[in-house]
Amino acid sequence: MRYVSTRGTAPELTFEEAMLTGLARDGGLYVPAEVPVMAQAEIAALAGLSYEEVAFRVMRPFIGDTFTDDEFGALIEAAYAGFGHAARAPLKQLQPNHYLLELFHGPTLAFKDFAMQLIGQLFQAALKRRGDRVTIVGATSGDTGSAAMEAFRGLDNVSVFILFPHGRVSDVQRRQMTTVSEANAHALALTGDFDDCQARVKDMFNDFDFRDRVRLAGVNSINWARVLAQVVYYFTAAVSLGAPHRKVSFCVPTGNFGDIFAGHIAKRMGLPIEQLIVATNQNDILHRALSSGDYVTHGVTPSISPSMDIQVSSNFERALFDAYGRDGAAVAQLMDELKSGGGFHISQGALQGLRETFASGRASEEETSAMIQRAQAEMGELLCPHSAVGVHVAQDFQGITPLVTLATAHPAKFPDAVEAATGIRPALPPRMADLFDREERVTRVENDLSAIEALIEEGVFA
Ligand SMILES: Cc1ncc(COP(=O)(O)O)c(C=O)c1O
Ligand SMILES: N[C@@H](CCOP(=O)(O)O)C(=O)O
Repeated sequence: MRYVSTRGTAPELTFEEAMLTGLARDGGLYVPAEVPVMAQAEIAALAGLSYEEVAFRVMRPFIGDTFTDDEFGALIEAAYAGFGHAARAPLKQLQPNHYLLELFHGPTLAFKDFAMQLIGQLFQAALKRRGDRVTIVGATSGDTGSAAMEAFRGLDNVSVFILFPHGRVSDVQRRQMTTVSEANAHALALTGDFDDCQARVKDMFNDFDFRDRVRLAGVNSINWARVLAQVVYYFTAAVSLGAPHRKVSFCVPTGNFGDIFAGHIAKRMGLPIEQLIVATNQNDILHRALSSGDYVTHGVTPSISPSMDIQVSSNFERALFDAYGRDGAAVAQLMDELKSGGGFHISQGALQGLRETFASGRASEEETSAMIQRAQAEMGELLCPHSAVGVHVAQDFQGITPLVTLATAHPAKFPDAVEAATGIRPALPPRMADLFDREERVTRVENDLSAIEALIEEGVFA
């Protein structure tokens, strides 16, 4: 299996190389040269298997000879052993024909754990074999950072630096990052928003001298392995609702477009997905782009679903690559326009292609809050604000096809928003009960590439 860049000029890589590389050297994102297709019978045979067994069968064709079957199976088992639910990603009925896929039973209580726990295992195994070490730099609006620090803390062949927007993550999210005590894990609070954090991470990848000196690696969803791990729960959910004999739709709270892009890959692999619905908060660039064809950034407005406060949606580039017939030059031009002018126009043909797979909707702050309240009162479900965005948007898409909304985080990560809507303050699980007693360790940084790079080098070579 080979991986190619969405901008068409970086060298093709193996799975292992793409995983350890992160951003392609032409600024693009790696995607498989071809998406393997599963036969109907193979999909049907997933019914009744454990999450780990499904994960093995779905991901195996993508990893080439990076790991033997035994190694890969053992790494998957280790990745999900710490999850707090036997099903890993349980499905719950919310309304007639509308289901909630609970993705918050991992160690940091958000869907990011599904990929991060696995790539923590994959990185360790690959680095050990190569006798190598890397510096992981990540950007977070709250959940990726805590999941990455949890997955990589204490490893002696990895240093991890996470940039988060100062004052724009929940207290629980911040503390999940700043109370990690292991010396290889560093939380950096940047003056700016998530887009600034993500832009600086991409700048570091495009500074080849720095990149090579520190042996930079990425664990944001620019890393293909992140997306791949998230494909699995589309299969477990759809198969338990009758796929491949029955179509299923998914409504996905969306920011950086990684989670829903994983759904797109599942569909290309042969899973009968009718609709993939992009659910945005008031930072609705993706909903506007899919509605009008104009992808135009307006600046981020902080919301009660802070993890989705994103305007430059990294993985949309992967969807554009497919919509433009895998024309890397066309994608590179759109990304140049985005960088220099703050937006681009999607051609009619590409827009039509995107709309064949993706529908969209948005939830305002009031609608999100009202949905949290209504879900608790009428459905007995305490939703996190991101999941509430999804459930709100899903109300317009219910029909004869079963619809699954992804519940992307535990409500206790966002207790203020949940309490304001319902009067109920959700409690953290007992293993995190002392989170607010732990000592915080955080470095404040300005939005300045050279200063951030200097700080990281100091940390790596200290
Ligand atoms: C809780 C939560 N929900 C939804 C999202 C959006 O997911 P994605 O960025 O993959 O679109 C995020 C951030 O990624 C998140 O942390
Ligand atoms: N919402 C994310 C933003 C980063 O997304 P990623 O999937 O590219 O890592 C977060 O919680 O950090």
